[in-house]
Amino acid sequence: MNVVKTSLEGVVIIEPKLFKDDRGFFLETFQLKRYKEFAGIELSFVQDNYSRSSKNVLRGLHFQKRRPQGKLVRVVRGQVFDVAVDIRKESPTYGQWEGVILSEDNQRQLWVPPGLAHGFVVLSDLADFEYKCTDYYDPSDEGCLMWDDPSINIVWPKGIEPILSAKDKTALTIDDL
Ligand SMILES: Cc1cn([C@H]2C[C@H](O)[C@@H](COP(=O)(O)OP(=O)(O)O[C@H]3O[C@@H](C)C(=O)[C@@H](O)[C@H]3O)O2)c(=O)[nH]c1=O
Repeated sequence: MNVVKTSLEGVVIIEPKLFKDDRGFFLETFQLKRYKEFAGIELSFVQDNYSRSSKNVLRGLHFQKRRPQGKLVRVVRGQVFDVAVDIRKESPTYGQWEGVILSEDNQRQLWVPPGLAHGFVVLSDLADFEYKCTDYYDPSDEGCLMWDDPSINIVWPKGIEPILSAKDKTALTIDDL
């Protein structure tokens, strides 16, 4: 597998080794020892999530305040633009963002350590999104950062018309978090 550093401290893109043959392909989507050694993932995962979304659905940008979740995210079907925003106040890259295309074709994964906000927009007709979390979901602890906060200025793919949940429509700016 290949691990690519990003501009955000601790956020890495993981490119698992893909084995193709006449039948199709095979890959390991997580392996404790290797993901620890090469991607720096020291924490244990306690929850796996799976969501399906149609084109232009934008989920995020989400985080938990008291019990932040690290997330190892991937796309099983379709294509998304996946985004992490550094909202760790003590971080040298506070307020900065990183975006990456994750798709069934590139089989890339993004490791988003605890403390960042995370979200994605769907670029294909349908996207199946799967991720492992290092802490349990707690709706009372959840925070939402505005996907289009002007002070963060995420450059989303051109032409998207985001479909948001009611919760994500009332998200806060980074200054108001
Ligand atoms: C995230 C989550 C949701 N749910 C429930 C609550 C709600 O009724 C329904 C849909 O929840 P949401 O609208 O929050 O789902 P969604 O917008 O997909 O939330 C997710 O977005 C991405 C970007 C993330 O990074 C995730 O951590 C998570 O916040 O599923 C759980 O039961 N467990 C969970 O872990």
